[in-house]
Parts: sequence; C-alpha cells; structure tokens
Amino acid sequence: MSGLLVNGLTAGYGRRHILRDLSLPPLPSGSLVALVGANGVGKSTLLRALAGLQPASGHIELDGLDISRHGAAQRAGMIAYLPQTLPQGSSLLAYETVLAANRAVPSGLAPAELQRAIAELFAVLDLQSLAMRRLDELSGGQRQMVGLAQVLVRRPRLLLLDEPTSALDLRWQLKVLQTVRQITREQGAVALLAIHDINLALRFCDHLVMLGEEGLLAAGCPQQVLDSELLRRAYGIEGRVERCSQGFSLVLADRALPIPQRENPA
Ligand SMILES: Nc1ncnc2c1ncn2[C@@H]1O[C@H](COP(=O)(O)OP(=O)(O)OP(=O)(O)O)[C@@H](O)[C@H]1O
Repeated sequence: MSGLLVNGLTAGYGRRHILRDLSLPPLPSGSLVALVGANGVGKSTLLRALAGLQPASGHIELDGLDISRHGAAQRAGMIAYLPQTLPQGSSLLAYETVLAANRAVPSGLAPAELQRAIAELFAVLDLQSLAMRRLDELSGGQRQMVGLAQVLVRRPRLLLLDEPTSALDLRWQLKVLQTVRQITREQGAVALLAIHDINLALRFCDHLVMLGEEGLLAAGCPQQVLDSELLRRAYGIEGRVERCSQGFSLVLADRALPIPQRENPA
C-alpha cells in the first residue's frame, strides 16, 4: 500500500510504556492526519517513534517498505520530523538553514534546481521577506515557519509535525495547514500533525487519530468520529460539535469536568 501502516507499536521511556500495541487504520498517501489527545498521552512519543528517534517495537510500513528495523538515519531519506521546540537562533540566514537541511539529507537536485526549489518554497509559504534574515533575529513564529521550510524542502514521503502552529497567529496557522495539505496531496505524501487546536484539525485534516491514556480512542474522518462523548473521554470536558454557517463542524468547549477519583483499592 502507498502510505503509512502502523501495527502493534509499543514505545516508552525505560520500562514505562507510553504506547502499548498501538495500531492505526491505514493512512493512504495524500492524507493529512491530525494526531490529537490530552497532554501527556503520547503524541510526541508516537511521532518520535515513527521517526526512529525513540526505541519502539512493532510494524511500521511506508509506501510498502517495512522500515520497522531502520534506524533514524536510514529513515531520514523518507521521513522528516519537525520537533515541538522552535529552531535554535543562529547567525545563519533563514535561506542558509533551509539549504543546510537539504544537505543533511540530499534530495539529488542539481544546485540550480535546488536554489529554484527553495525559492519556490519560500514563495509558497509567503516567507520571501525572511529569506535573507538571520535566524537569531526572527520572532518565535517566524522561526517556526522557517523550521517548517527546513522540513518541506526535503520532500519526504512522511511528514511528522509536532504542534507546527503553536507559535503562530491566526493567518499563519491557516497558511501552514493550507500549504501542508496542498503539498501532501501534490507529492502523494502522508502528513501526521500533533495539534491541540481541534477546530483547525476539523477544518483541514482528512483523518483524525485521537489518543487517550488507554491507547487509541478513535480514528477516522474527523466529522464522523468527533462528538460530545469523545470530547468527554479524551479531554474530560463537556463540549459540543456544531455546524457553522458554512457547513463546517466546530467544537465548542463548555467546561472542564472534575477529574474522576480513582477508587482506593484498600
Ligand atoms: N524524555 C522522557 N523521559 C521520560 N518520560 C517522558 C519523556 N518524554 C515524555 N515523557 C512522558 O511520556 C508521556 C507522553 O509524553 P508526550 O510528550 O509523548 O505526550 P504528548 O501527548 O505529546 O503531550 P503534550 O500534548 O503535552 O505535548 C508523558 O507522561 C511524559 O511525562
């Protein structure tokens, strides 16, 4: 199958398993997938395990290739990972950092083609005005956008983006989701985004994967799987899924519910 298959994935830290025997429905190429769930349920752990940056067992297949036993360096040719932390400030120009990201995992493009590809990417992301500015002179949101360009320039088969909109204002949030969706479709890649903004996920993503303390809570078309009951189980909130005037689903979060007390075993 062209796309991503994850079966029986177990990952954690030391002896503590965070993800236990996790299987996802097949995620076909061209899909934009929202990875959602409460703080600490293992979204980043899953992204890092898929990137090969975290010890894990289980079966991972990308475009029909079993990559379960490939290390991070081997996977880097097909997979690009954008961590939750913003790119470090450096005296390099934004353009140079994107060029360097491509050198780390060569795309095989001739220098002139590569320059053209980077210029196009800066244009698609509306980042031309930042290209010749030093990274340590950019704002947090601007650095987050350059970090995204560093990942996209590699044209990966699987994009793993950990909260790529966390530092961005409303316009740039939309710009990121629109661009990643467009590029994912054009290149037939899969993009897996850990994201807390459930309404952005609803608006743009083809699939939703909801993790909870006990593993996978739901997976499927966002509009079909999200309801009040799932919001309660996933986040411990009272909430509603309603339709806006344009027909899109929207989550309205009403109130945090008390955390259920565990029964005292004694
Ligand atoms: N380096 C680490 N060593 C030990 N435990 C860790 C480490 N990183 C994360 N954890 C634990 O693993 C669990 C899952 O963390 P993870 O960062 O994957 O969650 P998350 O769903 O991405 O959370 P958030 O939404 O807050 O970013 C948490 O209980 C966390 O405390």
